[in-house]
Amino acid sequence: MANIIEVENIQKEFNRKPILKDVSFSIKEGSINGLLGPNGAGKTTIIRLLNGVINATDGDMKVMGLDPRKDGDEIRKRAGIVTESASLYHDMSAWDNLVFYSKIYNAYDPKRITQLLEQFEMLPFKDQLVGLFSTGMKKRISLAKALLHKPKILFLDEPTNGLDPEGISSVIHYLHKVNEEEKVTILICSHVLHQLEDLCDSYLFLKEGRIIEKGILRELEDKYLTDVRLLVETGLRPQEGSHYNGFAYEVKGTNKLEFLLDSKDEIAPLLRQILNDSWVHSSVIINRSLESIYFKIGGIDHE
Ligand SMILES: Nc1ncnc2c1ncn2[C@@H]1O[C@H](COP(=O)(O)OP(=O)(O)OP(=O)(O)O)[C@@H](O)[C@H]1O
Repeated sequence: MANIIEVENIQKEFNRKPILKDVSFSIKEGSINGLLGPNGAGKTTIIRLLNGVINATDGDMKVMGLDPRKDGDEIRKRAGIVTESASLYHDMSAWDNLVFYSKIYNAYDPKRITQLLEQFEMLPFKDQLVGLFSTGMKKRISLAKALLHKPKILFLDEPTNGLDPEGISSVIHYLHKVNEEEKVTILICSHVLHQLEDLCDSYLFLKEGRIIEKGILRELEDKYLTDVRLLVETGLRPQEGSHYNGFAYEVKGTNKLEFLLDSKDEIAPLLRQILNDSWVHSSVIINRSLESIYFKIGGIDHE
């Protein structure tokens, strides 16, 4: 897969204050990428630079082979953006909003609007006022709006903010769908890590204006999560203090033991041993989350 975005040694200052420091990364065409970092890390600034809305102080960028410094207009024509402020007209219907924006993008096509409304399961609500929609429905219309002109890249700034868990999983479902059906490359900024765990192919971790780590989840897990915490639901009642056949554990409530293992290789022998002595209803690794990795990378132990 070719790179659709290439960023090399970007510096950005605002009022002589360095905000982005030597930022380099690349993004593969057709992939879903998470740009993760706390508030103020510089995520939105990166999106604005990539779209040519602001210029870098130093460094080079290529977006779809174009230079955002010179070709911002062309990049914005070929990219879709969803920001936190949905900028939909509340006193207009979903249909009229999409017609209005498609005319602005010079991409008016009623078939495309119908197709997007169908894709986001909003066709039955097309004539209702956007102001009456739930936050989740508004997000779906914002996504449809950003896709009207069939962009090659979709930039999403905190797409799940303000949504309840159901709304979050529905947005994630639609993003998977859009990525597959429209072959659009996606870059999502977020500070809420666990929501992106099942969505992204690769991650960029940004802290105080620097990329402190990048990669796919499996590589990052192998690098940062050396120990494994395994929560086992079992009838086992070990007699010996804090070890069971050499495996360290803690009691975590009725029928729940948390084992601390040196590696995943120890899981099978441990479970075999327990099954010899008792029943097992479930076992789950509890520290292999994006959040755990993030805290390890940032050097902060949250456990
Ligand atoms: N136009 C501007 N002028 C001056 N400072 C700015 C400007 N835009 C952003 N900043 C500063 O740059 C830093 C990074 O901001 P940015 O919005 O990129 O962070 P972020 O990671 O997107 O944060 P959040 O999660 O809060 O949206 C912040 O300290 C912010 O105050």
